[in-house]
Amino acid sequence: MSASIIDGKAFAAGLRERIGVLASAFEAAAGRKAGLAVVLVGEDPASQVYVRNKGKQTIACGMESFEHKLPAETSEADLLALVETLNADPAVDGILVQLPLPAHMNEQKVIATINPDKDVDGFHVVNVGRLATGLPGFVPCTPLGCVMLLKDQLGSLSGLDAVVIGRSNIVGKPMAQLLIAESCTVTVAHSRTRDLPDVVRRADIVVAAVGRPEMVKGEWIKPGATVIDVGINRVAGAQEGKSRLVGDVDFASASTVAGAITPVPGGVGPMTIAVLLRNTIVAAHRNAGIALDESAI
Ligand SMILES: NC(=O)C1=CN([C@@H]2O[C@H](COP(=O)(O)OP(=O)(O)OC[C@H]3O[C@@H](n4cnc5c(N)ncnc54)[C@H](OP(=O)(O)O)[C@@H]3O)[C@@H](O)[C@H]2O)C=CC1
Ligand SMILES: Nc1nc(=O)c2c([nH]1)NC[C@@H]1CN(c3ccc(C(=O)N[C@@H](CCC(=O)O)C(=O)O)cc3)C=[N+]21
Ligand SMILES: [Mg+2]
Repeated sequence: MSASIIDGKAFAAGLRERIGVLASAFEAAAGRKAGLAVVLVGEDPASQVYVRNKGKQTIACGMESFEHKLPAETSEADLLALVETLNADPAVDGILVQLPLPAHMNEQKVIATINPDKDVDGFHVVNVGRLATGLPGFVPCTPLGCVMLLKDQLGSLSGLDAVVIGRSNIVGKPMAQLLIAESCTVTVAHSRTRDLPDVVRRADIVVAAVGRPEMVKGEWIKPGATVIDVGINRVAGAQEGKSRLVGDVDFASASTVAGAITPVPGGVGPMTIAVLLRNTIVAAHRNAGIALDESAI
């Protein structure tokens, strides 16, 4: 048996197409473009690549991109002041502060300073609480992108057994909340889970968000299950000095057992950025008081 490959890259391109249409309609109605501000502190090369890609795709969708690059030595007070400026700027609909931040900064404090109605990452406790209670807010981009792929692949998720491996605030926990809202029976596994292979074997849906290259093996997967690989791990490539990206799932073995599986790259990663743009166009409409059928995006 061989799994179907879930093409996140193509799905994300289609999503950006729809966002582009909404962005030009927004510009016509509001008399300005929707705007996304991205703040990067420090010179981490991987983060610089992500931020550059976000900026390019924001502009390609017909929105305005405001990039703020601050040196690693920036004080926390200066970063908080920048966030306050962006909160007050009517041209800015969405604010993303790239994580991780340098060690001398308190990430929770920085996130808490973002206006929840501009928090397109969905990391502010107000948005975490809204998600947990079923109120409208902003949902973290990576888990929302995973649910979009799952519903596209499976239709209704109701009653399915789902296992989420990982319990971080940015992926695992919001992923579990979204699957509960889709009426899955959800198990959350983590580093203290006993007999992870046995837990995974029960699942119709496996979401791996661990940060350990190729940890989840094909023998752990229930035949026909849908596997969503969130992991982004850079490992040494076959050629010396070259690196390649792998997920948290051992794709070679899992793809012989699963019914469907996301690849890395080209699976969840492109969805994360497309959903960020989706959240930004939603924020723009809400903040400008312009109606939008959010369920159609
Ligand atoms: N595609 C995308 O757009 C994105 C990809 N990522 C990627 O997703 C992965 C997860 O990211 P993130 O959630 O931030 O990572 P964190 O490091 O914050 O969380 C990892 C989670 O995995 C658990 N874990 C670690 N080791 C094991 C193990 N041996 N068995 C079971 N569980 C384990 C940890 O458990 P415990 O809580 O007990 O420590 C923790 O809950 C990373 O590869 C990251 O690069 C992240 C964001 C976006
Ligand atoms: N405030 C904040 N919000 C985030 O959403 C956020 C963050 N900080 N910090 C870092 C993580 C990671 N992340 C990714 C985004 C896109 C890809 C992506 O596009 N991946 C491509 C490959 C990219 C490559 O080749 O390097 C793919 O999987 O096909 C991956 C990972 C967002 N994050
Ligand atoms: Mg983390």
